[in-house]
Amino acid sequence: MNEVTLQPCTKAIAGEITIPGDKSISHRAVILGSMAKGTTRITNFLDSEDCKRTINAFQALGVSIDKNDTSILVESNGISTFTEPQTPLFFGNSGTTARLMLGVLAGLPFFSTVYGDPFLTKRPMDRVTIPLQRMGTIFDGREKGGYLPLSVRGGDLQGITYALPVKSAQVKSAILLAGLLAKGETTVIEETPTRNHTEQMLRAFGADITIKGNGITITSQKHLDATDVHVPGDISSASFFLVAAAIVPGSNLILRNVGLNKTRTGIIDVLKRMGANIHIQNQSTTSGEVFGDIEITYANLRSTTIEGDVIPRLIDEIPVIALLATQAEGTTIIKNAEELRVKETDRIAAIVDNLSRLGARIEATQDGMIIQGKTVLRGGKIASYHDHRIAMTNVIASLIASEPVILDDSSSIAISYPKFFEDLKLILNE
Ligand SMILES: O=C(O)C1=C[C@@H](OP(=O)(O)O)[C@@H](O)[C@H](O)C1
Ligand SMILES: C=C(OP(=O)(O)O)C(=O)O
Repeated sequence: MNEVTLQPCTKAIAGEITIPGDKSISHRAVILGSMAKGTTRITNFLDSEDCKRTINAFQALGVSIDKNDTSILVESNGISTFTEPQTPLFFGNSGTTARLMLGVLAGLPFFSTVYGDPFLTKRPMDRVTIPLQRMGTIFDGREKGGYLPLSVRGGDLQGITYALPVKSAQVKSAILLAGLLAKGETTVIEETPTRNHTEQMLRAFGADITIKGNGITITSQKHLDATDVHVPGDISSASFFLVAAAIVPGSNLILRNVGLNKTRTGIIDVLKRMGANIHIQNQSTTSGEVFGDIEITYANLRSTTIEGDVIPRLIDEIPVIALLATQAEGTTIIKNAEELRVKETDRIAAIVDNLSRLGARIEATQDGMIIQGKTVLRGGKIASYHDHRIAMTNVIASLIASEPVILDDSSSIAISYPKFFEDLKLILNE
């Protein structure tokens, strides 16, 4: 446990931060780099606990991966040279590693066992094991293979057509990765678009992938071509500082190198709708991913309703958006976000608990929250629930609290943003 006492900030937030690499894209770069034949150099990789789990998993399959801070060198002879893992694969706290790796393991002619930390062990895996079983993989585990730990007997897959029952990029990605290794074609149908980094990167590595309406089709292919990947900054990490600047009076902040893929920019749309003063500059593209600088200046905020198709475009930002809503005039309603209940913790319960302890007027609904603003937040003891996004939201809340805030444990922050406190210090000007 790493308890921290957080002091309210006394000055406006000002300056600039270069945001570290995107977590989703970092995972995928290691996965596809390992599956491709040749050398893949990854730059601006997110050097965080979750992304290291994905590296470790491929090392256990015999791939050579060298990490030097944020630079990664993957040297692989391709999928056909992977070897059966001799010991269980540990996925730590990382849902993305678990779901995407299950898609890869499903297509390999091996026996493997996989497990996670106590938080990942509670998260549903049947959303991937059900379609992968239909493709031909044999899983075993608690509740018919619904939860980690799991055993996997992969190989000999048949392509399927599968309509996603949950709005999940992890499920879509697991099926597409298995589809690459299956006979024939595999089509995933998604009613609501979710982050499309897997599709973009599969294309960059030479996979045969086509998108027609809401159907994504991949054709069996045993060889991918290695290619270099530069990872843009993570908009989910940037969102903590976007909200900090939006709620601390007088602030002005520039966030550099932030990924601006349309499937991820829901937070920018919501901030604009709520009246934030936000501008995008210096846009360019890397490995099919748009990125640029975001400038935000403090302005008075108004409430909004957040629901429907925007939800997957900001799912990981909802904890910090709830904090934002406590500083907006009126009633903010968040709906259709039931997926928050099966993240690292039940994020709806965790947010409502913490913000209520600080005096916010917030209530939980089955699929979201209702927040009345604007409220002055007080100090007090709040909890991380060992969830990095909850912990970082708490730190940002402490900036505007009237007295110090005590956070029970900040260690989970290393899951996605090990340099969070260093970057925060750069803009506090205390
Ligand atoms: O594919 C990904 O990289 C992710 C997808 C989302 O999860 P779901 O697929 O469960 O919605 C997101 O919450 C997670 O942080 C990362
Ligand atoms: C939900 C998250 O990640 P994962 O599902 O990979 O654990 C997250 O980073 O907020």
